[in-house]
Amino acid sequence: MKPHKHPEHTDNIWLALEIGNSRLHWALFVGETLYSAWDTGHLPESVIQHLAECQTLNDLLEKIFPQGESLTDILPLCPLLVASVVPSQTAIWQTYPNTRVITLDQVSLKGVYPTLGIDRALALWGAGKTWGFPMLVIDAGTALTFTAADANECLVGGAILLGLGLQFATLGQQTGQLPLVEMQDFVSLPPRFPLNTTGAIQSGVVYTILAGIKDFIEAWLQLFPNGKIAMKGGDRTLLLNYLRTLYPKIAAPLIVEPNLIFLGMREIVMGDSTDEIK
Ligand SMILES: Nc1ncnc2c1ncn2[C@@H]1O[C@H](COP(=O)(O)OP(=O)(O)OP(=O)(O)O)[C@@H](O)[C@H]1O
Ligand SMILES: CC(C)(CO)[C@@H](O)C(=O)NCCC(=O)O
Ligand SMILES: [K+]
Repeated sequence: MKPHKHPEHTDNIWLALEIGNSRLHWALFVGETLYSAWDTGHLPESVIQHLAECQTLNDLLEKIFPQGESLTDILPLCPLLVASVVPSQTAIWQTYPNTRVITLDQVSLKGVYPTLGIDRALALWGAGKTWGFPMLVIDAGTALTFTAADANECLVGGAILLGLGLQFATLGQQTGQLPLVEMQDFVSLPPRFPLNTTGAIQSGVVYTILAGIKDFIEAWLQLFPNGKIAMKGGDRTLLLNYLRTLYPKIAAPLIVEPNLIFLGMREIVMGDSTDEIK
């Protein structure tokens, strides 16, 4: 995917990049407005090194999306905000001259611990600032995470487990005779007690993930009966569809928003009065 149209006002454009464990997530902002968001694979280091040579946003987008349409506007090199949970990637993106790396100390969330993932902090911050606290964020990404904050915008804590894709991959790769099950193999809820190996893997992974999500939501609502719940991540649509079928009451109040991290980044940029991006 790539940015699908060109912004008309180009003076306060900035790019946001979230470096996830599986891929890169991009957003193009015009001031406070999230204009367009898209995903790419991780780029080869050779390409990233050349980003430093870009003189305009046009150059930059052409490097990142060689097959993409080109922006005809000649723009000064726009700011790039980076949030990364892959330290080896963070370093190479800093070769781009106008990079600002968002770190945990820039997120006003209280009570964080030093090794908390910046993606978890930003998604929680973005969700809470947009829909209100208490907030629980469920990220159905490479890892499946639960991250919560109370009404005082203070981290409650959370949980981390293998995401859907990693569960299938791990079973396929770390065993002697289990096949690699692909996500695309199923669109509706799989049978619960299948009499074949692929079906058994699908059933085991899907029903235990759904039961786990249900259990965390119930525990959250016991702690915070008026607490909100937001969901993001590459597997959000699949899991939400399953949840709606299996546990409709649990699924009903969920806020689904793929761009929670970008909402969190925007809060930081716009709240920072000395920032040149404004
Ligand atoms: N086009 C796609 N490419 C890669 N993964 C996809 C795609 N569509 C859905 N997915 C699912 O998304 C999951 C990964 O989620 P996501 O892209 O949010 O993770 P990520 O890039 O590691 O980000 P994060 O580290 O923030 O979780 C995988 O389990 C995969 O099944
Ligand atoms: C859990 C992941 C991998 C999810 O992307 C990331 O947020 C991370 O690396 N976190 C560090 C550990 C923690 O959040 O406690
Ligand atoms: K690791």
